[in-house]
Amino acid sequence: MAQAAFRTDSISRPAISLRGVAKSFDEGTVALRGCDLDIEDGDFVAIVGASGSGKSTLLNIIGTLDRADEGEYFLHGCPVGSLRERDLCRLRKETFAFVFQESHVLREETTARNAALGLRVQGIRRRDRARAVARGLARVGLGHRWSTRGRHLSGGERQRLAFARAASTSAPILLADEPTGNLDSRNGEELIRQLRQLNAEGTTVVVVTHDERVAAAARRRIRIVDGEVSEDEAPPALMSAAVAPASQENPRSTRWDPLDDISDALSSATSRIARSAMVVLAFALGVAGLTASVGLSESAAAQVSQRISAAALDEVTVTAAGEPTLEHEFFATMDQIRERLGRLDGVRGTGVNATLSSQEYSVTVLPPQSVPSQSRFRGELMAADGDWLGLQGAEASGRGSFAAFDAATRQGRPAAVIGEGAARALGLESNAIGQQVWIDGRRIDVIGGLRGASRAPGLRDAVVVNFASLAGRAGLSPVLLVRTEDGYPAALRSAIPLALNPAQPGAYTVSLTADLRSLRRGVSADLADLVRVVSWALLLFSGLGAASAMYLAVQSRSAEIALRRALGASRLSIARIFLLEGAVLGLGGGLLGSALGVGAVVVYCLLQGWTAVLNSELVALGTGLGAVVGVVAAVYPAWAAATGSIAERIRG
Ligand SMILES: Nc1ncnc2c1ncn2[C@@H]1O[C@H](COP(=O)(O)OP(=O)(O)OP(=O)(O)O)[C@@H](O)[C@H]1O
Repeated sequence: MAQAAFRTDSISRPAISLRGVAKSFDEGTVALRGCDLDIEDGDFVAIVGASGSGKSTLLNIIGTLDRADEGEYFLHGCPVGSLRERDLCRLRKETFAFVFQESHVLREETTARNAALGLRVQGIRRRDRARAVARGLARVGLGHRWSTRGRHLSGGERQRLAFARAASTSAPILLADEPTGNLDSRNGEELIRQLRQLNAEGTTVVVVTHDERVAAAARRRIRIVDGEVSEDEAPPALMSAAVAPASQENPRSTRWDPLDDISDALSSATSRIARSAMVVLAFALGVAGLTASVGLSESAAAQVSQRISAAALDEVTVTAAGEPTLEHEFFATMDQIRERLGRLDGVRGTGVNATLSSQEYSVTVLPPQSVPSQSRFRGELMAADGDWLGLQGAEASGRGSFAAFDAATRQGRPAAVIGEGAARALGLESNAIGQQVWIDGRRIDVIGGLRGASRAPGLRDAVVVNFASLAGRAGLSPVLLVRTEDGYPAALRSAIPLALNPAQPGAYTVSLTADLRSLRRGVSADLADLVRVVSWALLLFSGLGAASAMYLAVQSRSAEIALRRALGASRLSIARIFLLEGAVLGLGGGLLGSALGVGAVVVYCLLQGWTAVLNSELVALGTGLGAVVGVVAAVYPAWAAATGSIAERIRG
């Protein structure tokens, strides 16, 4: 379709020509039943008629906001019915301007931005736009209110602004639906004056109205009865006052300006601050979860790796193979075993421990029989000797010592040392000397606290008892730790069983910590998978939350979307606004989420005494991911905004 076909200076007449136009709605309502109508360029037509007679439907069809079911519509001789959506957009943009009963002024935008909306849709360059807006606002007496937000204008001012918005586009045909419907008589008269002036300047004006004053101002009155034109009269007095159509002043150059889209998206995001904050927060939580879990799992993996690598060099553990009887014997002959191992080349020291379950053993601060309702210790509980604690790099705090701990064992006296964290959990002093705990009703003297343990940081939160505390308890699974010279573990693995019992080497299991490395790899891979799934699920849910918030926003902006479409915005440009808004909010959420996630990793690692592993790509990834999820979340809302009937949206 050639652009020239839409121009008013085309010699095709009349400007608007309808033949047998009919329109019904889904519920079976027949709004128009075969309208015939011609409107000339430069005319001023009032369409009047009873409520429900089909006036607005007729105007919507003329303005291409709706399509006729039957009949033909020609604009300067060009058949409109066969135009594609893209051509219709251009037609709306270049040929029509609209004023509705509701002003549809954007409440959070300034008067100047509101007035420029049609010009932005037309792609008028900023320079020309500013001039046209200034002229348009001055014309309706709002020149001094250019920076006032829409919501602060009175009803009459908003309608004047809507008129300025329409007039600024210099469209050759102005369509107005009940423009004075919400105005008092003074504002109504002012609007009529503006309509007449615009018409006097050459604009064709078609106005649907119940207002006698508007009808009287028009040069022609068309009455619609039950969807048909019943009267078409041109009062002679008014006819004689007709002015010749003036040529439209429209020397402005047009161009799509991406900055307009960005400023629309930003302005929409910042004008609904509470909703935007919720959406940003939703994205931020998803991204923070992902960033924190990736950062933490990497930091934890690095930490474990570090420990295992250190241990792999100089550590083996010996346990009894399998049956409890062997375990019992292993424990009973522990001194002999340790002595034999001590003679082996490369062995620097040995120590024994056994992990106990704090579920199985009741650890309390007061005698359980006297205070049955007191809470039990739920942290780590183990039996060990002082050598084992020393080999782990633990230090005794207060006046306690591991020698005293072992001396108590030799004397058959129950004794405990307590990690700082465990002491806190139990409500004891941190060195806890002179206090006691009760294990399964047996009183255990606390002979000291435990501070640090480079190879077993978990000891900070553990209660460690000597083996005398467990005398008579069956079912212990002792583990003998052998500290070696660097590089000896592999050789000792085969030497130890033979040294302990050449006749039955299979009675012992010797493990290298290096074996744990592959185990760790497996476990951390599983863990990383789990963390990844949970994090992505979190991100998905936050995206869904944000998408529903954006969808609701589309619903609440229905009239604004319709207005933009009526001004000629294409579906793509409407979708672009929402996609961009999604990207802006997602980017904000991504930045905030990355910062929160990184902060969480740093704080957690500090508390744990770990080195935080923070990949600089993590922040970039989190931010980028936020933007991508923002765009994805906006796809459906954008599609919903871009499609749908304009007339329906205007009707509300
Ligand atoms: N989208 C729609 N769906 C269903 N019915 C509709 C729709 N739009 C209009 N109608 C019906 O079509 C008929 C004509 O409506 P229209 O709005 O054109 O009348 P009108 O003359 O402008 O009325 P009013 O003066 O009260 O605004 C009415 O019966 C109306 O209910």
